[in-house]
Amino acid sequence: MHIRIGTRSSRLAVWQAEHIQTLLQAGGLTSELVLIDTKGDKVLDRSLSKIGSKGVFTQELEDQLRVGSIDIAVHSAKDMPSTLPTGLALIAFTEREPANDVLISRDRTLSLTSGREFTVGTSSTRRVALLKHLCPHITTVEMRGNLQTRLRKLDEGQCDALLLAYAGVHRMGYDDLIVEHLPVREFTPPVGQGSIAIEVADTLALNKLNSIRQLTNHAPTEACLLAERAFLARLEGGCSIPSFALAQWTPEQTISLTGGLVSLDGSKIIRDTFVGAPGEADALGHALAESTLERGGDELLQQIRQTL
Ligand SMILES: NCc1[nH]cc(CCC(=O)O)c1CC(=O)O
Repeated sequence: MHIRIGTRSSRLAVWQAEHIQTLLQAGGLTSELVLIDTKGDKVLDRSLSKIGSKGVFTQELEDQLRVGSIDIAVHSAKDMPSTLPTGLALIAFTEREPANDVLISRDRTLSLTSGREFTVGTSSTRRVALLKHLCPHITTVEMRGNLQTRLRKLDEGQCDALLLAYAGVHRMGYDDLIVEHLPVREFTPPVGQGSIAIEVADTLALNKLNSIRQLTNHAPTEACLLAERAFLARLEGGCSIPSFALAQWTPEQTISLTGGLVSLDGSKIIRDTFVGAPGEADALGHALAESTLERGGDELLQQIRQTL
């Protein structure tokens, strides 16, 4: 069986696609990479919230899935909208890396908790809002582009540090630039961070789908991501909304889902934790979303949508 794998052409995207290739190869499947550029890769002079978050990193890949020129598309799970266009589905989630964010800098003495003032480059509304909430002494600088571009901007002095997902930094081999790991309890990651998702069109042959899923899907991660994505779907939020959620397995084999919303100026944060059985991941995500909306999230979302 031969699988055509569609991927964006950034180094991180290619690393992730090659990781999927390795998993498929272990099961005797051959594969090839098809590199496809998306709007999110091409338009670098505007923030994601202004381009419109829906599908900016996925649309072109989905077009190829539909016409069958690729079998699967590989994405960072966190780049995937909570609801996919009709005819498309996520069929597998790889085992998650640690989901936390990290502070990256050439200056090893920097720390967000030290109270010292410095600038942090990020383009994520969640990271900006959480920094305002937790570290009001920090100034943020708008910073888009792939990991390599951001590191170059850091070295050019456009900011003192970057805030990035550990998973991406680790995959690119930049671990030695990590000066601080942020605790997920306070600096909760966005839905899906750290896992790689496989997307297919419903026209894909079932035997192919089953083989791919069997070789790449990690069941505990999948249950966690289903809970997180159900939360996001109920909030009708894409990655431009400063929402956050992380589901974790407990020693009792249940899922603990923590998440919520933060206002853009960081003045207000809503956060809650729900625990449930892995088979009830969907209901868990909905319960967290309902409680978030009831406790002021509804109003907060309206404010956020007006501002963005
Ligand atoms: N927004 C881009 C993006 N999409 C996925 C990752 C990291 C890898 C992952 O979360 O799996 C990153 C970079 C970052 O936010 O630091």
